[in-house]
Formats: sequence, C-alpha cells, structure tokens
Amino acid sequence: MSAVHARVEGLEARNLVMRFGGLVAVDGMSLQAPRGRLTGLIGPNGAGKTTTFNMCSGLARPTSGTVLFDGSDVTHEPPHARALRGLGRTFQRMELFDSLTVRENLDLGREAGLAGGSPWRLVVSRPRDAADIRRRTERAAEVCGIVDLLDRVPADLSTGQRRLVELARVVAGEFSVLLLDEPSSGLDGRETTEFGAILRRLIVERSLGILLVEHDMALVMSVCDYLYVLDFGRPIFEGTPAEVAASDVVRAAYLGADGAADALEVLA
Ligand SMILES: Nc1ncnc2c1ncn2[C@@H]1O[C@H](COP(=O)(O)OP(=O)(O)OP(=O)(O)O)[C@@H](O)[C@H]1O
Repeated sequence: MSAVHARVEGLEARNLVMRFGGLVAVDGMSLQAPRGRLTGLIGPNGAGKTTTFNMCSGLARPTSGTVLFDGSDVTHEPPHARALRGLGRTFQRMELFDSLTVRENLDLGREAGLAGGSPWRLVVSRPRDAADIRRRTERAAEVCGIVDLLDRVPADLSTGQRRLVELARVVAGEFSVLLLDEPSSGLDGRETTEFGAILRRLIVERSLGILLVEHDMALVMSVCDYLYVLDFGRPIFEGTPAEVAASDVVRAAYLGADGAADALEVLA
C-alpha cells in the first residue's frame, strides 16, 4: 500500500520504532511538528517520549521509521547536521555554562550554528558574524524577557531565570523548529505561566515550530495547539487539547478522572 504524504514545513516522524534489546520503547510513532504550531508530546513515565524526542533530534537512531525535516529524509543525519537545517533542542537537565555571562551563553547558541557550517569560522570569525551574533542574542533576550540578566552569570540566577536563559539560547540559534524537553521543570506556577506566554510569542511572532515534551498538564493544555499521546511506546491518541481532555482512552491511560477534569477546567 502506498500513501501520498504532503511535505511538512518543519519536523515530521513516520512510524518510528525503537527497540532496546527485548524492550520496544517506541512502537510505531508518527508525528508532525510544523512551523507555526506548538505541538505537545505527552504520556506517563516511561511511555517513550524522550526516546521519540531523541530520534527526532538525531541523538538516537531508530530501529525503523523515518524522520523528515522540511520534507528531506534526515533519519541518518547526526544532530549537528539537523541543527544546520534548523532543528534546535534543549535538554531535560539544563546545560548552561556557569562561568560565562548570560550574554556569552546566548552568543554560543548562534556561534555554534555558524561554526557548524565551517569549523574555520570559529577560529577566524568575521566582523559581520560578531554583529550578527550580538543582534540575535539581544533579540532572543528580548523575546524571552531576560535583557536585564545579560551581564549576570547563570550560577547566580534562580531556576526560573535559568530556564529562560536556556530557552533564549536555543532561540538565539535562529532555528525554525525547537524541541523542548520538560522546559518548565522546577518552575513555580507564576513562572510556568510566563514561560507559556513566551512559547506562544515564539509561535505567533516568529512562526517557529515547537515540539514540547512536558508533564505539567496545565501548561500543556493552555499553550499547545495539538497533542500526541504515548502509552507503553504506542501512540494512543492525537488531537487538540480539548479532544485529548475529553478522550476516554487518554483518561484511562494517563490523565485519570481528576486530571481530565483539571484539563477541561484549564480549557474552559
Ligand atoms: N538507552 C536505553 N536502554 C534501555 N532502555 C531504555 C533506554 N532509554 C529508554 N529506555 C526505556 O525505554 C522506555 C521509554 O523511556 P523514555 O525515557 O523514552 O520514556 P519517557 O516517556 O520519556 O519517560 P519520562 O516521562 O519518565 O521521562 C522505558 O521503559 C525506559 O526504561
């Protein structure tokens, strides 16, 4: 049987399978994370979200299945090659450089992208590059609301501020699609709301695509346009947050009665 697929501007995964020895961690996952849409990937602990994420970023090679970026097959490309195409990611554990200032951390987001094109550009940087980096760092700091933190060092910042720096660094990289792995972990309620507003701004003002793996259901339900739900490695549901919150399948596997009621309340 042959299916005709329309080209997706952004990230697409088709029928991903990942086996670890006898364990099938992901079993037939397909998803789309196009530009201009905030896409969520949710499910219980151990459902296969991070593994799916790693196959999308290139950190893990699927046992079978295909990953496409802007319509090109990137399944066999390493993460840096995908980054050059416009795919950026953050990690569950923050990886900021505490001895550098926030500005220098943000600069690295863009410098890494430029150097990826040619290693010589790290050694012999052009004046044009320096101006480009400064401009992008400042734009990213602005959209993430951290302009006043640029001269501080991450070691002196709160978890919430560090999360914003981490987001700003990947935004400075000027990627077209961002993979965000539990970006709100460690944030309090107010910080999570602010974080969600920034993600929406990136979607609306910059037309980025975002694929978000996140356990905070209030955040997921309030900011995502579309959700995929995994359970025991299998895709069990996809749809808008309202459809997910109303789904009996998702309620049984993941949200529970209380979680589904909370989700519907967030959406009301
Ligand atoms: N490198 C690995 N080797 C063996 N098993 C693994 C490996 N990575 C993940 N797994 C297993 O694959 C399954 C899916 O794990 P994964 O981390 O993708 O789930 P998750 O949905 O991200 O979970 P969480 O919400 O707890 O982060 C789990 O059973 C996990 O133990």
